Amino acid sequence: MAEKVVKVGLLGFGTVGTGVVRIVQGHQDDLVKQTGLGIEVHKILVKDKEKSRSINGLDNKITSDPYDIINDPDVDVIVEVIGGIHPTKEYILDALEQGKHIVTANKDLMALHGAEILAKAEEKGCDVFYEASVAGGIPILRALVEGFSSDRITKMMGIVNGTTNYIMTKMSQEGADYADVLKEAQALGYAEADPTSDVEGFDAARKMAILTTLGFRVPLKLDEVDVKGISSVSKEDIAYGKKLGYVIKLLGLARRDEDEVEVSVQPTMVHKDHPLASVNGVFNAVYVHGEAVGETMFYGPGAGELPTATAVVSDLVTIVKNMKLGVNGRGMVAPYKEKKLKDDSKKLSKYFLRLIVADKRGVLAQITQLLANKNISLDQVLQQPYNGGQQAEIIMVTHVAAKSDMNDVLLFLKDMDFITEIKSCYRVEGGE
Ligand SMILES: NC(=O)C1=CN([C@@H]2O[C@H](COP(=O)(O)OP(=O)(O)OC[C@H]3O[C@@H](n4cnc5c(N)ncnc54)[C@H](OP(=O)(O)O)[C@@H]3O)[C@@H](O)[C@H]2O)C=CC1
Ligand SMILES: N[C@@H](CC=O)C(=O)O
Ligand code: NA
Repeated sequence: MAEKVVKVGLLGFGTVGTGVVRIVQGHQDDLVKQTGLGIEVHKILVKDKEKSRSINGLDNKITSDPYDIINDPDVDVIVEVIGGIHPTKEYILDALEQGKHIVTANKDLMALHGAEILAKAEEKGCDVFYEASVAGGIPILRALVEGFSSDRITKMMGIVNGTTNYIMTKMSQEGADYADVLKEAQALGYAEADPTSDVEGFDAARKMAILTTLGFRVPLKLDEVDVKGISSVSKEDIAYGKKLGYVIKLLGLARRDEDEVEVSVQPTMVHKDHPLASVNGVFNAVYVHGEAVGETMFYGPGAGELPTATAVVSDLVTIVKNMKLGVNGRGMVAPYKEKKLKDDSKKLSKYFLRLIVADKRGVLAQITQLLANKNISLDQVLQQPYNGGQQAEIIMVTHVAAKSDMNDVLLFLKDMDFITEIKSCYRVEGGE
């Protein structure tokens, strides 16, 4: 029997909220053994009280008045699983004002307003944990903050959006078009009716902003992440990538060199031998390189009722353990490193380039000369007839180049009369 019961105010009873109730109820014995305290979902906030719920017997706990929970002196911890910025931000700040600890799964809120929320928590001596906000059930934030606290992380790469990874995987495995796979993903409920946030990379950017702030301990802002989505990735890019040994993934990259950082989300050619290349379907993975530890990778479900709820309830357990020890509000480390962002001349990577050119003598030589002028050399080249042989399609993978140099080359190429079209240009990872 637990000596005391910690009372939770659950804001939101949708996919994740339902999972939280199931885990708190179903794993109660284990939770008590680990914390010495019981955990009870005391009240639940919903928007529509009339909606039927998949868990019965909780009607007396359900309310549609947030302040019935936020102002309840019996509630120790607020679990926010509503989503969005407003009114959740106000609910969380008001709950902190009342001295309540917070667990949230809300990446939008934490990526945009995390600093303000954490500052308020520090002022009030409260805990705020948000493990579910990045890569759902994978305990990656805990790994960065605790597991790697003794190391200096130099690089993180994440497949942190399940919807786009599903689309890229299907396009790659079936040679299908982007638009057809997107429709199928929507029918299966993986992609939303308005898929913009996922397919244009904004969801992944929010997660990379959170990973960077925690992993590099720098106060990164969301608009400092370079973002490009997958809507322009063609099945031809995927097929040529495959021929040269690569798969395309929507990849988040956070890299630190000599205390300067770069953070981006973009479709990237990942070499087939890199561990991230085999992360398929809706699965997520985060690759972390530390100066001391070397290479590590975390893999698992990035969403879903129970996987996401495990992350939420584990945060809850941490708060309950802190309550028992009387150390709430002391476990968080605010970003303490100065942020220096790299300019494009320091962003280094290999590139994949696909061009349609006039099929004339000397064209390839002129292209390689343009690249050489910017110190860019080639790793692989493939040439195919295009448009019945009237033109040629040239696909190349460069050696490592600066982003500024590659941008200059693209500008030069645009002006060349022998270039019909620059079809695509992608960053390349792995295959060294
Ligand atoms: N679903 C997933 O797999 C994952 C979700 N997350 C994050 O978890 C959070 C919740 O997601 P999810 O469970 O999928 O969302 P759902 O849409 O399934 O559930 C949202 C819940 O919030 C309630 N709600 C919505 N607006 C209000 C409001 N203004 N006032 C009171 N209650 C409100 C809804 O009430 P009602 O039931 O009455 O409509 C519903 O119960 C989001 O931040 C999301 O990004 C993170 C990782 C994975
Ligand atoms: N839309 C997200 C869900 C979790 O955050 C995804 O596709 O990964
Ligand atoms: Na997580």
